[in-house]
Amino acid sequence: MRDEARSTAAGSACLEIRKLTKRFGGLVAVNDVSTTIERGKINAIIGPNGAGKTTFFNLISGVHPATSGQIVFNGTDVTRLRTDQVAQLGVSRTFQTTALFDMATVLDNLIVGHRLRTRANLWDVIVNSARLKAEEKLCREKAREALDFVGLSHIAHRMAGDITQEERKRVAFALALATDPQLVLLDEPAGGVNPDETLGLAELIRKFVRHGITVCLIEHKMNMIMSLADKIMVLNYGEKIAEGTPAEIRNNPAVIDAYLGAEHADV
Ligand SMILES: Nc1ncnc2c1ncn2[C@@H]1O[C@H](COP(=O)(O)OP(=O)(O)OP(=O)(O)O)[C@@H](O)[C@H]1O
Repeated sequence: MRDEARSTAAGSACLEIRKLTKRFGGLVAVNDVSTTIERGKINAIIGPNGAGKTTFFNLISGVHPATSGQIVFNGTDVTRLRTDQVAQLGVSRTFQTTALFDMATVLDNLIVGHRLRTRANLWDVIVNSARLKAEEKLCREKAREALDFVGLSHIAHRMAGDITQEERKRVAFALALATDPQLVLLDEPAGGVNPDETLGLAELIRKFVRHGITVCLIEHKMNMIMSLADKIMVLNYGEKIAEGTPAEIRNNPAVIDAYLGAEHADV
């Protein structure tokens, strides 16, 4: 964990989004959204399918360039940065579907995830350099540490193709730790897992925050969001229609109309 993450006051802006817009041809996927991701909190984004939630994550993490607007991370303008540059600064993410090498062990998947962040090159591999050996050792240690953090040490040597959906989600969390993030963006972290497992994943998300990592998550499971989030932003057709505490969002007529009253809500 980074020192800055620990030393900066909880509740201050970790990420500031100013009038962010993304157009895909004629479609406005994110429309003039301004918000703040608060440091040391669990920030949630909800809304109907196609509301622009994943696109919002793609803009923050540099997958798509914004059409207009600004993204400021810890006071630095990151609007035009590439994904690797944003990751380097301390923003990592998980995806709705966790892509793993199914024929490799869970631990090896984690080691590969960590290796992508190291500096050894082909020359180091050919001569089996000291740098390569040192990095391999460090990656193995960090991978084991990440597995322990997410509670998967007991399946380190199982093939990734044989693990459950909930375990895949935990591996995704462990991969997100590889860049030593200050902010993690979790896209449907409890998608496809049962209610008991959802509780376990919620507890893991709280653990991230206790360790100084700010969380922003997209989720359709309303029970989970309402008990987990400190703050919720609601998107609908790319626009922010509400923002507030779970109690405020639950009672907001526009949100009930656009989302909570619909069949999307898993309450
Ligand atoms: N790369 C793309 N090119 C064109 N249109 C896109 C692209 N990505 C997303 N869109 C469109 O932008 C809109 C918002 O999509 P997005 O995936 O961000 O919504 P979402 O709220 O995450 O939905 P879900 O809850 O189903 O994941 C949709 O109409 C989608 O079809």
